[in-house]
Amino acid sequence: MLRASDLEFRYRPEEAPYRFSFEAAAGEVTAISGASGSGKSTLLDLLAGFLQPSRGALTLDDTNLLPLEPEHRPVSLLLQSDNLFEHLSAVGNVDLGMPRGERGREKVDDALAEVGLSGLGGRPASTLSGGQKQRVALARTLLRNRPVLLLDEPFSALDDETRGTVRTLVGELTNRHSWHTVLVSHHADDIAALASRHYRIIDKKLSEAV
Ligand SMILES: Nc1ncnc2c1ncn2[C@@H]1O[C@H](COP(=O)(O)OP(=O)(O)OP(=O)(O)O)[C@@H](O)[C@H]1O
Repeated sequence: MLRASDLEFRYRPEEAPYRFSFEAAAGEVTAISGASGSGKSTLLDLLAGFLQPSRGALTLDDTNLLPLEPEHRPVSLLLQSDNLFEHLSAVGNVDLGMPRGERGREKVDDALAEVGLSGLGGRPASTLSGGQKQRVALARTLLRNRPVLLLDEPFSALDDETRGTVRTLVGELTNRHSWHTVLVSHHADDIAALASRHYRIIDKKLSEAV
């Protein structure tokens, strides 16, 4: 279980703090929604370690995540777009996900096959469609093997059909690899299709939506 307990943060001393508490289970997608400016990116930045809370707790099972630098957190982040190095091939982008000693073409090809991109590994990322790029980023996440996946509006740049297939893939990978997937989305249909739990940010706190 990924668990935040009263994770407190403020950008300026004079403002009221965010105080985030929530749970995200393994193998499930947990959705976070909220109005523009309500603090969704702030929450993801706290989970990823780009921001440090002034108090509270953040644990993954028995591990305290707060002392860990972003690169040492068991966390991958997938944004709306710009997740890849455009000049590198799909294989090159996926390969970057693995620690140096463990790199290998066979693992990369397996990961690309799992996201439905067999045969496209040699293509420069700049020549791939939006949906294909998100699949490459998911293949890289597979090889990083980090159990927390943070998704910030990952389907927003995709057309409706592609959106559906990439969304289904995220659900399948989360389930198969027991990821704790945290999905920030404005879209009720994405949340309804994927999420087991849904929190809304209201007044700087998370409330579970029913
Ligand atoms: N570095 C910063 N310094 C000061 N205030 C900030 C900083 N980053 C964000 N904020 C403010 O904190 C609030 C929450 O911002 P955040 O980006 O987390 O919202 P959001 O819900 O992700 O918004 P959106 O849906 O528009 O992306 C906003 O009022 C924003 O202006």
